[in-house]
Amino acid sequence: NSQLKNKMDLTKDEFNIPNVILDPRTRTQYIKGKFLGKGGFARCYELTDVQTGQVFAGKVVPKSLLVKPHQREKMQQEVSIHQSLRHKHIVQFYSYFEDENNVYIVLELCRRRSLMELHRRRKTVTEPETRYFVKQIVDACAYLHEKRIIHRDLKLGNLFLNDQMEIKIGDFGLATRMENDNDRKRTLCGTPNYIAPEVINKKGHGYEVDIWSLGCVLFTLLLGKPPFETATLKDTYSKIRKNEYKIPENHISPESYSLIQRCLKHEPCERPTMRQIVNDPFFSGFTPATLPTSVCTVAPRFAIMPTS
Ligand SMILES: CC[C@@H]1C(=O)N(C)c2cnc(-c3ccc[nH]3)nc2N1C1CCCC1
Repeated sequence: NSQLKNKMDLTKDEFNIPNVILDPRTRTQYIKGKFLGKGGFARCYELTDVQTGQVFAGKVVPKSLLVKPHQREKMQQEVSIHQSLRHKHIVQFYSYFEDENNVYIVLELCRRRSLMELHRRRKTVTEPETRYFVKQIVDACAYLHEKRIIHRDLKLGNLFLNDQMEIKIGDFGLATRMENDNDRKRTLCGTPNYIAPEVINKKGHGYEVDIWSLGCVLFTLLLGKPPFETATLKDTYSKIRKNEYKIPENHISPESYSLIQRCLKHEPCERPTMRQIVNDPFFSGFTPATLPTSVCTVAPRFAIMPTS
C-alpha cells in the first residue's frame, strides 16, 4: 500500500552507491555516471567500464528493499530469464552482482531512451515508421515465444531505442517461462500497462497476452493514444472486458486496421501468433531499412513517396 511504499521509499543518499562499483566475478570496475531515472525499486545510472571505456545502463536495487523472499525471488526470476536471451532487438544482459548494500544489474545502454519519449513528442507516428519499429518488436517476440518466454509487459516504455534507432525490448520484471505450449499461467504479480482481458479475468493466460499488448502498441503509435484509455483504471478494465474500443477516423491503412483488430480479439485463441504476424500483409507497405534520430522529434520525409 502507499504508506508502506512511502516509508520504504529510500532517499537517494540512503541508496549509498559507491562511485566505483566492482563486479567481483569478472573483476570489472564501473564508474557510476549520469543518473538515468528510476525503474521500479531501482535507481538507474550510466556505468562506465574503467578498462574498456564501454558505457552500460545499470540498475541499482538496495538490498533493504529485497528483504521479503517474494521480492528476491521476483528479481532472481527477472535475471534468470533475461540472462538467457541473446537477440539483436532485446536489451543485452551483461552482468548481475551485489555488494553489502545493493544488487546491481548491468544492461545495454539505449541512448535514445524508448518509444514512450518518441510517442510523447510526436503523438502519432507514420505508417512506414510503425512498420519499421513493429517488425523489430515482432522478430524479438517470436524469438521469446520460441524460447517459451512471455514478456507480459510490452509497452512503449519497455521498447528501448539505441543511437541507431534500433528497438531493444527490455524490462523482464513481469516475464515468465511456459512449462509447455499448453501451459496456462494463472497469476501475474504486478500491473501490466496494456493488460489483456484474460489476465484481468484470471482465466489463465499464455503467449497471446503479448499479441494483445502489441495490438495496443500498434494502436497507440498510429492513432496517438491507447485503445482503452479512460480516467480511471476501473473504467479501463471495464472497456477491456467489453472489448470496447474504436479506431478513430484518422486515415490508417486497411492492413493496419486489420492487424490491430486481430491482435485485440477478446478471445486469445482468435489472435494471430507472433510467427504469423511476421508474414502479415501489414508489412507489405514501404518499410525504411533505417531511421534518422530526427524522428524522435519530427516526422521523416522519405525520398520515394510510400503508397501508405
Ligand atoms: C536501466 C533501466 C532501463 C533499462 O532497462 N534499460 C535497458 C535502459 C537503457 N538505457 C537507458 C538510457 C540511456 C540514456 C537514457 N536512458 N535507460 C534504460 N532504462 C531506463 C532507466 C530509467 C528508467 C528505465
